[in-house]
Amino acid sequence: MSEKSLDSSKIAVLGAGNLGYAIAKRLKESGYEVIVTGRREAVLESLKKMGCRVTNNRDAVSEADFVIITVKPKDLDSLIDEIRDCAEGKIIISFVAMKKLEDIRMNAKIVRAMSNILCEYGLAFTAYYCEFDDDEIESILSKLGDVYKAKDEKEVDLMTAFSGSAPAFVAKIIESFIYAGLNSGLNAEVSKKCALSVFKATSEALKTQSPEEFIIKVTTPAGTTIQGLRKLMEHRVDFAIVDALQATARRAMGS
Ligand SMILES: NC(=O)C1=CN([C@@H]2O[C@H](COP(=O)(O)OP(=O)(O)OC[C@H]3O[C@@H](n4cnc5c(N)ncnc54)[C@H](OP(=O)(O)O)[C@@H]3O)[C@@H](O)[C@H]2O)C=CC1
Ligand SMILES: O=C(O)[C@@H]1CCC=N1
Repeated sequence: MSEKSLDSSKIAVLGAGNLGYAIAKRLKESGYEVIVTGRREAVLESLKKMGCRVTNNRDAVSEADFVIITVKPKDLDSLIDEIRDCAEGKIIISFVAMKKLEDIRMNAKIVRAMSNILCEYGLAFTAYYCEFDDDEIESILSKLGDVYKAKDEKEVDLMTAFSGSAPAFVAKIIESFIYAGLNSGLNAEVSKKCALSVFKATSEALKTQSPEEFIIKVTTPAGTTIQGLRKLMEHRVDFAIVDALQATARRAMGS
């Protein structure tokens, strides 16, 4: 266990945009001292109001015990050049998709991590991989939601699809439920409310039973559900989902 207590750990989040904002907000709400950098005034102002300190990258890295990087892949190299000398010996947690440990060349302890935007609510699934031990890394990441220590770096790349991008796929499917409701004469508000309820409750139910078991319980022989399931099979929705995640994972692995 690190000698630092949770209260005394300072965490810097470099590049507060979509993900950085969510992580900084959640860590601040969890009791950490959070320092942020970025280029979006509205985001920085909002984090400042929550009690985060806003500064530049070099000051943030110099002051922090842990440094979280959430810039886009194209901005990583210049950020590394900027902070290289202040980052010596620090623990750096990179959430940058597609950038491997070997791409983050600094005299620091590097952690590869992948999470998703649901960390804002403490509901993300975060995978991480590093080649050293420090219990506080898992303790910090656990504030974002579920945590998984990956067996190798490849698993973190795969999680870019299965965790990082996946909320967009789920949102796309929920959007289709809303259009289906509209198509059948339900208003958008009711359709959305119903879809969110069904997705949430089904996730809960599947914690203790297999999808197959659950489907059979819902499906009356020659009833209504089988008609819909037949259409899903006809349109090969299962293949579409496997393909979508595979294509995403392939890009995450660098092809
Ligand atoms: N969005 C998501 O759901 C997820 C994202 N990720 C990863 O997180 C990273 C960030 O994604 P996302 O939050 O969507 O991206 P954003 O573009 O929303 O956020 C990154 C922010 O960093 C700023 N920035 C760029 N360079 C610097 C710098 N040198 N110093 C300070 N700030 C800088 C950008 O400025 P500017 O506005 O000028 O571009 C931008 O505001 C990516 O690498 C992505 O792969 C991982 C999982 C989920
Ligand atoms: O689309 C992307 O590349 C990033 C990584 C995972 C989610 N957003």
